[in-house]
Amino acid sequence: MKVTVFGAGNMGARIAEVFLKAGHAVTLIDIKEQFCEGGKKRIEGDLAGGVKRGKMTQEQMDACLANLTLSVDRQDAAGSDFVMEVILERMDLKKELLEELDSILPEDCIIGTNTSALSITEISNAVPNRSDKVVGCHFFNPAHIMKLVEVTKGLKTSEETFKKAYDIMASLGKTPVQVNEGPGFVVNRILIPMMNEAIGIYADGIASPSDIDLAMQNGAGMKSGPLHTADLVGHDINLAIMNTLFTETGDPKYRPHPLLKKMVRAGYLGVKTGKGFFTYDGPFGKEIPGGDLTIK
Ligand SMILES: NC(=O)c1ccc[n+]([C@@H]2O[C@H](COP(=O)([O-])OP(=O)(O)OC[C@H]3O[C@@H](n4cnc5c(N)ncnc54)[C@H](O)[C@@H]3O)[C@@H](O)[C@H]2O)c1
Repeated sequence: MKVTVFGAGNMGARIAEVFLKAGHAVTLIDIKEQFCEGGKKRIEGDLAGGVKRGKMTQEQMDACLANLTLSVDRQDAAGSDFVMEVILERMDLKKELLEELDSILPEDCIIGTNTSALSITEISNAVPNRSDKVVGCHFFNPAHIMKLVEVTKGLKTSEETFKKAYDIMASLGKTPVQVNEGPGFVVNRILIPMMNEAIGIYADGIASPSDIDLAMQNGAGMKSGPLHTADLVGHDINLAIMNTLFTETGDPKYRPHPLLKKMVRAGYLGVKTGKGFFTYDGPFGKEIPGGDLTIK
């Protein structure tokens, strides 16, 4: 299958990696060459780690990389069987991309979107003649490790498209779940407001980021605490999701915490910028022990 992934960032690179490992040819498209290269570096790092741990051979790694094409030209999506849209969590950008893809992609190409919380139906309106081919395929972070994919039907998604996407996700070794469209789908409607609450607990001076996470890990059985998970997701994404939950439902319980907004304005986006509620050894670096956020 020819797969094209749009967006070589945090999620897109790892989603490309998942398809490569399953033997598909992947074209990874971003807006700048350096972003494409950054994505490729992360894929190479993961694969090399796999070889080191004996999970794959050097030949298998080489075969994956030989199947990867980088591009900054949308036309290179021509001939795709499956497209994954993994660009920024902004409706305007996602719609603009799909509008252009309409004249590039073959008629039967399925368009999966990795949106965290936006309406699949609204995204599909960008391609009115093939809105039945648009489906949510919501991978989780880090996408090469996390098993879940929420396969989400918009109001116009056909049963055939849904079933194909569901089967493709299962063939990648993922655990797909069937979801009907709703803001935040299943996981993010529960998870992101929980992180927002953890931010409020920190902002109220009740506990440090480390202690909040330790409490939730040891008292609520979480593998990764809410603030560390929030750093991993990226605070720009967390804020976009809270905004979507708030505006879609009108329910004040989804109000984004002011500290979350401040973090985004400061560029403290978490692991991807090297600073969030914890500090990291540079962008995408290792956590620096004792590096809790100390400002409010
Ligand atoms: N971060 C998470 O934990 C997470 C989890 C699940 C889903 N998502 C969703 O995945 C999507 C991407 O999130 P991310 O965390 O990878 O963001 P990111 O900021 O790390 O990466 C986004 C990439 O998209 C590129 N981009 C922007 N416009 C583009 C365009 N028109 N064409 C091609 N590339 C373009 C950017 O240059 C950037 O490299 C969002 O919709 C987000 O909500 C994120």
